[in-house]
Amino acid sequence: MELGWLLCGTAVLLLLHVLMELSPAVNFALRIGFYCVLCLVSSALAAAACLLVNGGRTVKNMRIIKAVVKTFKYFFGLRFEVKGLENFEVEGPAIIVSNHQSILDMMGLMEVLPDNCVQVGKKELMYTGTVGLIIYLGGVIFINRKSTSSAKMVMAEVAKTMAAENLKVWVYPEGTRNCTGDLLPFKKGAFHLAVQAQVPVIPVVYSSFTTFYNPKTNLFTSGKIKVEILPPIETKGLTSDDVTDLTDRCFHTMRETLFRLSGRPSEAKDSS
Ligand SMILES: CCCCCCCC/C=C\CCCCCCCC(=O)SCCNC(=O)CCNC(=O)[C@H](O)C(C)(C)COP(=O)(O)OP(=O)(O)OC[C@H]1O[C@@H](n2cnc3c(N)ncnc32)[C@H](O)[C@@H]1OP(=O)(O)O
Ligand SMILES: CCCCCCCC/C=C\CCCCCCCC(=O)OC[C@@H](O)COP(=O)(O)O
Repeated sequence: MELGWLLCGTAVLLLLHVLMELSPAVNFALRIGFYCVLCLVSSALAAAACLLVNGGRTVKNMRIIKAVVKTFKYFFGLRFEVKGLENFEVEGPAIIVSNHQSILDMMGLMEVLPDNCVQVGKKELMYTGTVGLIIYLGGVIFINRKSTSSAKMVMAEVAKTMAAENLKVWVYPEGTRNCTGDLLPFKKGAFHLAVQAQVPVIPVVYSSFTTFYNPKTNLFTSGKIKVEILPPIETKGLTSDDVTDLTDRCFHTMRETLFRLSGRPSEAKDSS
């Protein structure tokens, strides 16, 4: 009986292996599927740990989430080369902004996440089962992207509580995933938040995934990701009139860094 199951299991694994070798689409789907299952299962386990250790929704849970997610890279053959971690060592709260290429970014995020830092996420993420639960427990700030006024209200509230709770807030200013090797124009929410709270903006740039990950061509192999945490941009004394300039400045610094880290020719810098 057991031998039957063993043979059956081996046959299924062999079949999957052959299919993966033959078809990039199957390979890609299985690897992403595995990532999702890994997230769902680890979230369930981590949620139990968070509830036992910290009792509910708190940024302290991010330490547990970070420890778990930091192991994921080994399953996918991903390596991170991190520079500039000392730039996170500002006194007090800050806004961190970074480029967002894929759901795989959760690994890059947790690779460098400083203490006392929560992310801004779309509210739809609450409905992703155990992943939604762990994101909720970690203290993520949920916004409705379809309603600027309600998103603005949530973020204005965050501006008020950041100082009291000594919180860093991580925002993806492109507002959505983008895996083209370039940046989308930045939304302004993160920069309004920084000016309202009078806290520095710390840009974080991940090199382009395009050499090892491309959903359009079903590419997903092992690879190296360079991460650079840039020096903080001060906002003391800036007002809402300065937000557009601040946004542009940050965008250009991050775009140049992205191209440099990705080895992209510099003439591309002038294309926007
Ligand atoms: C243990 C195992 C676990 C495994 C699983 C792993 C779990 C890991 C755990 C935990 C990590 C969780 C990680 C979650 C990650 C989630 C990622 C996402 O979901 S990314 C999408 C959502 N995020 C955003 O969208 C933010 C960026 N967006 C913005 O900041 C926007 O600005 C927003 C939403 C606030 C408004 O969107 P608009 O589309 O209307 O954009 P605009 O053009 O910027 O604003 C329109 C006008 O409103 C003004 N405005 C914007 N914000 C303002 C403000 N706060 N105050 C005043 N005016 C404001 C602007 O200045 C603009 O006006 P004028 O064009 O300049 O005249
Ligand atoms: C009971 C319901 C079950 C639902 C199952 C859903 C399965 C989801 C399982 C694993 C997903 C792991 C992803 C980790 C979190 C990813 C965060 C993220 O990258 O969100 C995307 C968001 O930034 C931008 O959204 P769009 O690019 O605008 O779209």
